[in-house]
Amino acid sequence: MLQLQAVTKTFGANTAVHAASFSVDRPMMIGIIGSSGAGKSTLLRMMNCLTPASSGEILVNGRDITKLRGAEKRDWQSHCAMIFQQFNLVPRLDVVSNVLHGTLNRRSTLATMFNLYPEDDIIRAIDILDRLGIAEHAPKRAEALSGGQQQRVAIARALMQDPTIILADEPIASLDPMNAQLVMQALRDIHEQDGRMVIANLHTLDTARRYCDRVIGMRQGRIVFDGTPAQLTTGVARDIYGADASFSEATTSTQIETLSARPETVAAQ
Ligand SMILES: Nc1ncnc2c1ncn2[C@@H]1O[C@H](COP(=O)(O)OP(=O)(O)OP(=O)(O)O)[C@@H](O)[C@H]1O
Repeated sequence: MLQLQAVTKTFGANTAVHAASFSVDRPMMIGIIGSSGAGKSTLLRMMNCLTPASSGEILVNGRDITKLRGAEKRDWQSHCAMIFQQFNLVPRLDVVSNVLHGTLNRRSTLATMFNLYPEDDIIRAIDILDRLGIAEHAPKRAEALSGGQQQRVAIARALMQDPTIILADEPIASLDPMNAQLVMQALRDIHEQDGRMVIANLHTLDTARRYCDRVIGMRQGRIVFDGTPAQLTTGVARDIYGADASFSEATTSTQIETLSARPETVAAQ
């Protein structure tokens, strides 16, 4: 269903992503790891057409999305929702309106200007917030919520688009370990319950191992590892991060002692 063939991005003389190739034949949860500057964000942004690829193909069910323009490109972007480290919410707007922004691509300019939403969409937005365990915050301004809650609002906004793929660019990098686990579990639940594909850039190995079915490692713009969490040994991780023998996984850990059991659903929190 998703196939990257020699996807490359250059910024001037700098090759941010060099001939990245991999294919995914069923919805799964994929973690992309690598040190800062390895090309993870650029790779994700090319999949969403936020950054145009310099060369190569990104085939989705056989269609090369790097060639899309105008309405076709926007249509693909609505099927391929993006979540960012800094949430990208409208801080002064209430939570439910932020979630409803996920429907912007299919609403008229007039409806957008007057903040008019169909009742069905409002009900769906609240249902999604409920599923993520934050419906009680629906009337509050987004800026009044904690980071973990704001990221779940961003996930709710993404779900409003009913996407096939969710791309998450360092979704937990700004969160404390407890909230990081809530957000990762929410993404995992969405994958398992809805059958959506989730691809997340992650900066911690234990998170990639714990939540993902497959891990892709990038180093200096190249994919240097593509395998299961079990294959991601400390030695492999050391190669991905270009670290020496002193490399310690503890430096990339989000584990906390108090949250020993994996929460079954976010709604239970
Ligand atoms: N818009 C841009 N213009 C010029 N260079 C860029 C641009 N975006 C990224 N780069 C460069 O491309 C390379 C890869 O950056 P990218 O942000 O994709 O890495 P990353 O693995 O996501 O890093 P981080 O974990 O720090 O976000 C870096 O050398 C970066 O400086």
